[in-house]
Amino acid sequence: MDGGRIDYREAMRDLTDVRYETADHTATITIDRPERMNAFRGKTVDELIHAFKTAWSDPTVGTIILTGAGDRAFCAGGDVKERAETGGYGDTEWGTFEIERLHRIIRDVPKPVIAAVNGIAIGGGHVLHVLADLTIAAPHARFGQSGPRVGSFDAGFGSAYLARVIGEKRARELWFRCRLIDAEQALDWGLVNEIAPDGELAATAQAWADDINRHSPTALRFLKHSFNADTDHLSGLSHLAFDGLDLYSHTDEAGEGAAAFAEKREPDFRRFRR
Ligand SMILES: CC(C)(COP(=O)(O)OP(=O)(O)OC[C@H]1O[C@@H](n2cnc3c(N)ncnc32)[C@H](O)[C@@H]1OP(=O)(O)O)[C@@H](O)C(=O)NCCC(=O)NCCSC(=O)CCC(=O)c1ccccc1C(=O)O
Repeated sequence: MDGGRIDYREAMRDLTDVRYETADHTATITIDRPERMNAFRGKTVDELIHAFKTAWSDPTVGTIILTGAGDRAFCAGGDVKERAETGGYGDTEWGTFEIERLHRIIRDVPKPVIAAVNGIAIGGGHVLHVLADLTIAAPHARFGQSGPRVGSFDAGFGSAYLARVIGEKRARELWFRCRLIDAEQALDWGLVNEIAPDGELAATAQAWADDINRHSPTALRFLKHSFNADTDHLSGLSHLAFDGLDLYSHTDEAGEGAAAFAEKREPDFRRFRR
């Protein structure tokens, strides 16, 4: 049996890193840190979780759009500068960095999630769009993983599920080479569903949401969870991967990646080769 409801409206009023808006039966969640290319810190992740949970429990919302502020970046992943300065992702509501919980909520929320990729989607930011049910890209959007360059990895959904979406060779290419691909190539690889006309990303994402919102929410809920069921075993792999990442993030090797980015130089990983 469901319990009572905690009122999150207070928390939703105090958002600093994320914007939450509803219109036309669609919740739009915008990562709002353009000065850091919408990179997320711990607080950003907390706020994204609140926003997704709010959309989940709002019966007037049928579809959720996730996007980034401005037109340079959708999300540049974890805040590497914060990590270089403090060794972590800053203060959080529960004292823990809840990125794995965010990944789960994007998959579990029983409403379609559309990533509207308005610029660069890289690192943990790229993983967010991969986990979304659908991706619409701006023509100038670019996509890729950067973990091995900056001392990070997502060896769970970010690699295994990515391989399911675009194929093993292409997923390995994105992770091993750490080079960005453009929107046309992403479309060709099946990494995005459509490239919106220039300047029409939000309208195109909303048009897709309007299509979805005309349909049976229960049918959509079953379909989403049915699509997920086949890859849900990757949750176990993700737990292991995040345990490993937690250990790795405290090593000199990971520190070299973050420090090199913050100092605007090439990382030198040679001394860590075994
Ligand atoms: C995004 C770039 C390719 C853009 O390049 P460019 O257009 O040349 O602009 P820049 O001048 O480089 O950047 C402009 C401005 O933004 C700042 N910035 C960019 N990205 C970040 C960032 N990630 N963190 C903080 N700040 C950022 C940049 O420093 C500039 O600021 P100035 O003050 O003007 O100098 C390029 O910027 C780039 O490659 N960025 C780094 C991308 C990256 O490597 N992201 C992190 C990947 S690792 C990650 O995301 C792991 C985090 C994570 O998700 C996680 C953590 C813990 C457990 C699990 C996970 C998990 O993976 O899920």
